Amino acid sequence: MNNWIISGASVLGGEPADIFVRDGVIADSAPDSAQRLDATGLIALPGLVDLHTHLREPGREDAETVETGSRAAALGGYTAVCAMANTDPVADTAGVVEQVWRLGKDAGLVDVQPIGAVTVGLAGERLAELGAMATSAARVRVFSDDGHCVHDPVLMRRALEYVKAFDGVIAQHAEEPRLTVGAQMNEGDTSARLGLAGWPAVAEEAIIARDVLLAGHVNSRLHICHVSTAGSVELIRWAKSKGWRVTAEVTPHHLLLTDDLVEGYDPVFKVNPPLRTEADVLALREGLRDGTIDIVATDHAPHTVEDKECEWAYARPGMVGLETALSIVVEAMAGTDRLWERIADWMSATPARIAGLSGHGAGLAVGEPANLTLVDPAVRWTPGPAELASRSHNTPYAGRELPSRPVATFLRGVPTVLDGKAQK
Ligand SMILES: NC(=O)N[C@@H](CC(=O)O)C(=O)O
Ligand SMILES: [Zn+2]
Ligand SMILES: [Zn+2]
Repeated sequence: MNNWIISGASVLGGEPADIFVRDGVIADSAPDSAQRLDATGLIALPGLVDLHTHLREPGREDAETVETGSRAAALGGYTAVCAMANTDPVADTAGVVEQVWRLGKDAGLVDVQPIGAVTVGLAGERLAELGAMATSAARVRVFSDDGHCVHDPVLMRRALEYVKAFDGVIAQHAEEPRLTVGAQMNEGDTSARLGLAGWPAVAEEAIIARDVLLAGHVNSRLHICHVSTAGSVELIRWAKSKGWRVTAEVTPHHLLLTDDLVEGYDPVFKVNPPLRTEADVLALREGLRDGTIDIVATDHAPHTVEDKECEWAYARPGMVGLETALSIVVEAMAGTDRLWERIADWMSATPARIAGLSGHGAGLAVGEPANLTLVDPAVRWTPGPAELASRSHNTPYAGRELPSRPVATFLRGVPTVLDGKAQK
């Protein structure tokens, strides 16, 4: 099953070539018995890697499971996802991260790498067992209280210091909680007009400023989740100019959507951090192009109909994103020089490096595991509930025509998606 000759694909958008897979590894030839796939007109990319996915298991299997989220990921071109820790129970012990890791293996559609919580129960009061999670079978390297900000500076400092022992990284959800009490959307002209409590840019920027200083001070690795403002991009640019070990992600939705979409009060547009302004969107795109922002991560945040399709103020924040991420990046970053090569960096090589995932993101070089996806660059498609494999349907792109789509994905040479269909 895992010997393949994939013919005529344009590798990273370059000249058409044949890709040979032998025993699940990229090779320079394949046995005669290998299966053939005509990939003429398709773009071959290394399998995508998502550093920020909410899979909801354990605890909210009605919104998503490791298996349904893995299927959505494979259909989106992913071969690895990092599962956020805000589950129920929280992934704050070796036991829970090993459970998630095993569920990922059982599903067998993508590599599921658990993220561990920074603090016990995400409560922000005392450090979780970071070392025990790091040495568990799940080999956790990324720690995050995502959904919550690690807002105590002393705890944040200790977490940054602690993870240095195993080259870990703290992924911060940058939100000063005192500045966002009751917040419903971006603070600005639209929130003033709608009379909704605002989530100001400074709530994000104040934490980023503090944390890049802390990371520099203790010489440790900080990753900033879902950067959403122009001011945040400036701060990260400054931190990098100092040589501090800071990386940052932007979501597809923050690269495309703006806060005026809130005017219809459709909670599908409610998300944390909130959709911002056109000026922020342009600064995020520029930050991604110039390398200030390292990667695109989905922040795939599935929610049930009960939690999402209600009054704006009561709706949970978050959007699903695994199956549309590549399309949205193609749309938002159109016009970028050598776009497919950049996408391979933003969505595969660099997130794999940040997360310490071996076997992913290494490109399509001979000797590497055959983790890859084939994208139809010319197709246009419209996501609808029936179209998406995620158990939740809170996509902001329903009914919107999108460019490009992965049509086949291989995990170590085994197809997880063929002809646009999940193989299990
Ligand atoms: N992004 C969101 O709006 N929601 C996320 C939490 C988070 O990423 O902060 C969730 O878990 O639903
Ligand atoms: Zn978050
Ligand atoms: Zn998140």
